Amino acid sequence: MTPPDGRSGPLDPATAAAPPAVTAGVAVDRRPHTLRDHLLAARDWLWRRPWFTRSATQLPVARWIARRRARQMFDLVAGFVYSQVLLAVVRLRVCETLAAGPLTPAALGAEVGLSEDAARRLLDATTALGLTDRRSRGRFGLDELGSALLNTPAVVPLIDHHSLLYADLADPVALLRGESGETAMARYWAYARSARPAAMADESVAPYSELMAASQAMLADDILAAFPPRGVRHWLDVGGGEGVFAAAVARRAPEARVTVFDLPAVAGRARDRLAAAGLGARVEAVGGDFLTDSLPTGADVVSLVRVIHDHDDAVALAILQAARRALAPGGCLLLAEPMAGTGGAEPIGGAYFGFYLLAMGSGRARTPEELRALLARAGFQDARLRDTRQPLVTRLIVARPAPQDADGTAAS
Ligand SMILES: C[S@@+](CC[C@H](N)C(=O)[O-])C[C@H]1O[C@@H](n2cnc3c(N)ncnc32)[C@H](O)[C@@H]1O
Repeated sequence: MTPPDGRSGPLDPATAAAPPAVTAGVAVDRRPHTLRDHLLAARDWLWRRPWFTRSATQLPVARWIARRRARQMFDLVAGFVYSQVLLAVVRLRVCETLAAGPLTPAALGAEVGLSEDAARRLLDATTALGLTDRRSRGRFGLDELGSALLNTPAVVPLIDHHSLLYADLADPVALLRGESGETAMARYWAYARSARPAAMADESVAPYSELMAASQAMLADDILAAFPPRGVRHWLDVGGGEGVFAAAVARRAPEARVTVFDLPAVAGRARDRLAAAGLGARVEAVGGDFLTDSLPTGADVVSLVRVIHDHDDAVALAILQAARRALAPGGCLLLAEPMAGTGGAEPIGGAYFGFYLLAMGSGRARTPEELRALLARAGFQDARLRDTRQPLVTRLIVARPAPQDADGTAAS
């Protein structure tokens, strides 16, 4: 059972029975403990036997499973290539160019600055990926994904900024070991590593603030459909960027006072944007650092949209505690962000956000249970999860402040 290189694998019965050992100061225990561990160990053992894989492919069901697994494996290998095809589509404005109707590779190439051969190669790739499809006379038109991309222009800058992430991921092991030095993502999301984020100038906050403002429009509708701002008197959006979400609240709740709180340079941008939207008198933008400055108090809803997942636990806890202090009696907290473990979107929380936020330098996607635990530590109770129309992109938790003892700690 021992592999030729002399290392024993977890399924080696000798290893499985071996007592726990210690490697580099860390306890190593490979033994199965639960019934599930045993079943999975048996499955792993079977799939690693060449005779089993060979005979499995003779049976129709097993053949289907084996083919599906091969495809999954190939997609893991090729995922980066697919992303780069998409980046080329965005940078060359392929969808915009095909919007008026199908084109031959030569005609598309002439429009976007590619040779006929290169355009054909790109179109073969985009067709295989569902962005374009084949039409008559050797032409290519937009397929469903291509049309979706065209109809969601806010996704385009989101896709484009991924080139920074891909550069940081060039050596994923160095990134995991913390040996990458300053990453492009950390430079982009300058607040993530800044000791004094409130001192950041406009040029440091502008790129990420514009990106957030462009993509927020897609989220605000979904969030406010799941949590309509009915009867709200004062809504405070903390870390609210350029005020796109606050503006959406103000439009739906004309009687409400709305405040957006963000770093001073971002709040300045929010003021300009709100004034341009004719909401300058209704929505106030307050600048400050939510870790060192007091938040405006007395709001009956405090929202944190795509804020908590940016931060490690200690900082996330401090933000939630500040939000709790800002709430009026009877008010509630609205936390909206993509969450780990979301059914059907597991790779997004687990793999994508895990590595995105690692490259950025802080934070992680949390499961609803982990968020509930943080909320409880911050003095909230009754935390309820609400799904949105697109739980893959964002889910909501609504929580109420727990009663506090006279000294301000949560009552037990
Ligand atoms: C990921 S963005 C989300 C923006 C907005 N809520 C949205 O969903 O579009 C996080 C926001 O938190 C703000 N932020 C980060 N650190 C902050 C701090 N210490 N004090 C106040 N705001 C901060 C950033 O400037 C940024 O606007």
